[in-house]
Amino acid sequence: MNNVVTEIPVLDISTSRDADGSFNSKFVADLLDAAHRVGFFQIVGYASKENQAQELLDTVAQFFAKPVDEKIKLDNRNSAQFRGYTRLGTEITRGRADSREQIDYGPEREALGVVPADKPYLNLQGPNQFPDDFPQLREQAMDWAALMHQTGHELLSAISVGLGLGEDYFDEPFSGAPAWMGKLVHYVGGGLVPEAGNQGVGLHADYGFVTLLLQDQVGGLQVQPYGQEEWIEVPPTPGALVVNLGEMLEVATDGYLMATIHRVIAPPANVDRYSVPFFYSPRLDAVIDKVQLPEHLAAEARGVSDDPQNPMLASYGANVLKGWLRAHPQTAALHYPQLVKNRATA
Ligand SMILES: O=C(O)CCC(=O)C(=O)O
Ligand SMILES: [Fe+2]
Repeated sequence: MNNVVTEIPVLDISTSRDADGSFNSKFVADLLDAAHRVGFFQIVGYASKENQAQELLDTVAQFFAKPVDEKIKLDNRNSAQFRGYTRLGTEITRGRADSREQIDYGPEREALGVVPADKPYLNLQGPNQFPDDFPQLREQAMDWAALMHQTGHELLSAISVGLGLGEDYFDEPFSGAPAWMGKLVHYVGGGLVPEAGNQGVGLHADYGFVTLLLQDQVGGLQVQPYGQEEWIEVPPTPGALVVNLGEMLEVATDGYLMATIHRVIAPPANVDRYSVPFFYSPRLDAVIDKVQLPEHLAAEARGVSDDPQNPMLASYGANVLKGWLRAHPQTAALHYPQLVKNRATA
């Protein structure tokens, strides 16, 4: 009984709770259905300030319009946290260059200095790189992250209730120093990155729990729901956020929820696409145990994806470091030479 999914559901998160503060049962049921069947949905009705999303996209576009000499001052090769600017064509997905440049950022914290050899991912804690002479980028990106963090928490709480768990079930791994990640992304088309072909970003799953993505009106994001060949478009929808689930939820639910595969097709020549993904993620040292699902849900668990190119790890820090090392080989070689060597010989 494998019905082909052809549409991405849309949910109104302003209806998530009843007047007494408890979760609304229809919202939770719709959310769980979208999360299980598709692993992707859009939400409207989230609590942004007026024009906040458009202002952020405009600011991101203004930043990327600066000369490369300016942007490269924030070079992520100078960051053991993979924070800062990645030049066009240097990020790699599935062995191929992507047609995008970006700024990666996260919680602004001091780097830890010496970390235990068996926990190299603790090096991912550290400072951001934003331009001091264009302060609105940092301000708007950090404000956006705070809003997405709240929204991600609300969604994960509702998902927990849908799974028959307490609303605060996943709060512990997010307590203390949760390691959320944000990206400011600019896609280019028209063969500006010849080796990328039409790959905006290659097919992949996200690493954390819940991804909340702001996309502009250009389009190109495509999704491949579990067990189907067909790719479906996520239509740009004014006022909406795209939400998808990451590998931590797939591991925790034994594949009742899946980290759905997605990709972006590069825009046509002379068209720029901007997006701002936010990855709602736990502490770097969090290890996510499998949850005890109610029987009727456990019966529909599909197991964890068994992709030799992408083993899924229950340690969040190990899982996310695996991704960084693969996607940013130059930064990896500079800051994690031993791990790069071990991966090559593994
Ligand atoms: O830009 C997009 O639409 C999606 C980006 C994405 O999937 C990612 O960065 O993980
Ligand atoms: Fe993604």
